[in-house]
Amino acid sequence: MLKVEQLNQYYGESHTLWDLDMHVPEGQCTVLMGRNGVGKTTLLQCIMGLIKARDGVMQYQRQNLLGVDAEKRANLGIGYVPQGRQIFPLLTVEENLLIGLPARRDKVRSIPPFIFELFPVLKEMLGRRGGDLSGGQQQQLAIGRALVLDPKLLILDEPTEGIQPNIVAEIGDIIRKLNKDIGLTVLLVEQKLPFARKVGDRFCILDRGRRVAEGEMHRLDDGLIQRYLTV
Ligand SMILES: Nc1ncnc2c1ncn2[C@@H]1O[C@H](COP(=O)(O)OP(=O)(O)OP(=O)(O)O)[C@@H](O)[C@H]1O
Repeated sequence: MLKVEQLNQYYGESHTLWDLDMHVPEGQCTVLMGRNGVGKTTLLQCIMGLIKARDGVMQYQRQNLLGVDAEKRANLGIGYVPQGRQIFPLLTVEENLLIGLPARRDKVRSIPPFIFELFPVLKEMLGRRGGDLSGGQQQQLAIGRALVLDPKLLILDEPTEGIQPNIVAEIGDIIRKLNKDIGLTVLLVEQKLPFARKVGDRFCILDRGRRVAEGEMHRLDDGLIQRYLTV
């Protein structure tokens, strides 16, 4: 569904992603892993068009993404839940959910009810300001806001960062449900190994801006973990 090949990215003179290849197969959940600062967020931001890649190939459903600007990528069916959630703290839960709707091509202009089935807490808190929600509730809102656009590919950057363990398990269940029951293809950055194993079908590991391993989750062995993931 998404194919990245020979991608190079620079921050100024600093070469950050090096000849990077990654494959996200349709219907599967791929977990992007690696230590802090290896380039995971940079790669996601390149995919979303938020920062520019210098060269390489990025194809989504066989369409070249490099010439498509950031807003249009959402229209193509790519949903993004950024690191740190980035909800609007002064807007209500409802306003946060409504904000992306005008971008929908199918002219749906109300919040799809399945969002409240997935996240009942959002329905209870529709009138609350985003900034007054707990971290876990804000994460649910951030995922809900991405789902409002009816994506086919959902990209999440560390959805469990700074969230209580019981809510982490809930977020894991929701990601699995979105992937296995609703059929969304998922790409997520995750540092927590048990979580990655629980939700992921495949892994892709980065180290210093390069892809160093990729495969089915059951092939993520102690050698790879020691070499590329433990701190
Ligand atoms: N806006 C920026 N300008 C310059 N350098 C940057 C910028 N953003 C990130 N970097 C650098 O690029 C490298 C990759 O950062 P990136 O945030 O993509 O890594 P990451 O794997 O997502 O890390 P983390 O797990 O800590 O979020 C790091 O060395 C970082 O310092």
